Amino acid sequence: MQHATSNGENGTAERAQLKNARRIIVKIGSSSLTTPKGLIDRERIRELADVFAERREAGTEVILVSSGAVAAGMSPLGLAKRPHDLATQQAAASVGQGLLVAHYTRAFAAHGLTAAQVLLTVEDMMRRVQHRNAQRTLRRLLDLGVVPIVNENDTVATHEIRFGDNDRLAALVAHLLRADALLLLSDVDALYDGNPSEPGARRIVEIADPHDLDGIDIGSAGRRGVGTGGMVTKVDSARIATEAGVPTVLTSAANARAALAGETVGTLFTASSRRRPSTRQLWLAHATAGRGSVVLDPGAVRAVAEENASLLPAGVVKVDGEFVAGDPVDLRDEDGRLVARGLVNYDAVEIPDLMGRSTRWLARELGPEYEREIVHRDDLVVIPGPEA
Ligand SMILES: Nc1ncnc2c1ncn2[C@@H]1O[C@H](COP(=O)(O)OP(=O)(O)O)[C@@H](O)[C@H]1O
Ligand SMILES: N[C@@H](CCC(=O)OP(=O)(O)O)C(=O)O
Repeated sequence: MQHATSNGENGTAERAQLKNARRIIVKIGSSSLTTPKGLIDRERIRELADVFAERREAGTEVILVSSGAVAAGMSPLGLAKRPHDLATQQAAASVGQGLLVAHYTRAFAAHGLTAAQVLLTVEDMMRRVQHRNAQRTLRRLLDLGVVPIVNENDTVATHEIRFGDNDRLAALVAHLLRADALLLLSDVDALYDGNPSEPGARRIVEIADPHDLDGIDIGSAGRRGVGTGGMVTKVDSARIATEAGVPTVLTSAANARAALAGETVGTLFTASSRRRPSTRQLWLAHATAGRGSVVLDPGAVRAVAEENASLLPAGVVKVDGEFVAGDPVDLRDEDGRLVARGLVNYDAVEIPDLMGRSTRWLARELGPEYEREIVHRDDLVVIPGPEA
């Protein structure tokens, strides 16, 4: 295993990228903004706003992706514990989001800065027009010297189309805005090689390659049950961001100032130098799960995986699950291995009648609307096998 667990001087250049960043995304988890009782901690918001305002005043564009809406809504609704059902979470978020942004607005106003609320959904990242609109608005806000405060639009997001955690949303925003760095703030000061509350767990200073994560016990739940994804979604977020060329540091809110100064705190995930994928490809590869599967014959597997081709009905041998046109689906080979993931153009129930047929036959027999691919190559991402 190659990961560095000492406090060495690894990734010096990329740490400096945080120090010199002209545009930085900072994600703040619920665990960093709440009191031990799970209620919103206004003093903490003020302290963090002081750190970011300092950086903004030094000329860096700062975009916050802040959780905390559900936590902020608990007290007004008389909820003693974080709700588990989606409808109550959404109600709490509706009550809390305005309060959360009001706390930030006041804290930034003390430095003469204006804050803005930006609520996003999965759809906004996926669909071209929404994506462009979000990008344009965020860029304009930055031009105007405003500090955008992004959160998921919890009220309208459903189970199926939820980010469900702001870690991955922050990585997609970093990609959307071509940020120079991403800072993930939580209640733990770094990624550890095992549960950090266990004695002997060691801090990981740097992850330079996804294989450095092999053998690390990454938990999916936080210590206090206030956050949503634990370390799993933070590591996913770092993977999405670094694949998009954005170096990422994970540390605690208490270390925010030191991390922004490029000090060797937390865990640095170094950026990949490969070509930047589209936001849609990043989302398909890392931030979504297939709603069902289509099984491909060997010729179709080759065409999709090696020749960058669309998936045509002729190469499909089986369909599993219930999905509708526009859903993400897994493309698997006949042994069940995941080959690619893509946005499907048909409902699951339509596909059995199309399987094995040429597009020409389908157009002639069923009409020209059946000439379309099962998955178009622009809506598809190849998932490399474990040996790749
Ligand atoms: N390998 C690990 N290294 C560090 N923390 C871990 C690890 N596995 C699980 N965790 C837990 O993840 C928690 C942070 O996740 P979460 O509570 O979802 O935070 P947030 O609200 O900041 O998004 C930490 O409190 C820690 O207990
Ligand atoms: N959108 C929700 C937060 C969801 C979330 O990602 O929480 P966390 O794991 O604490 O970053 C809220 O504002 O409460």
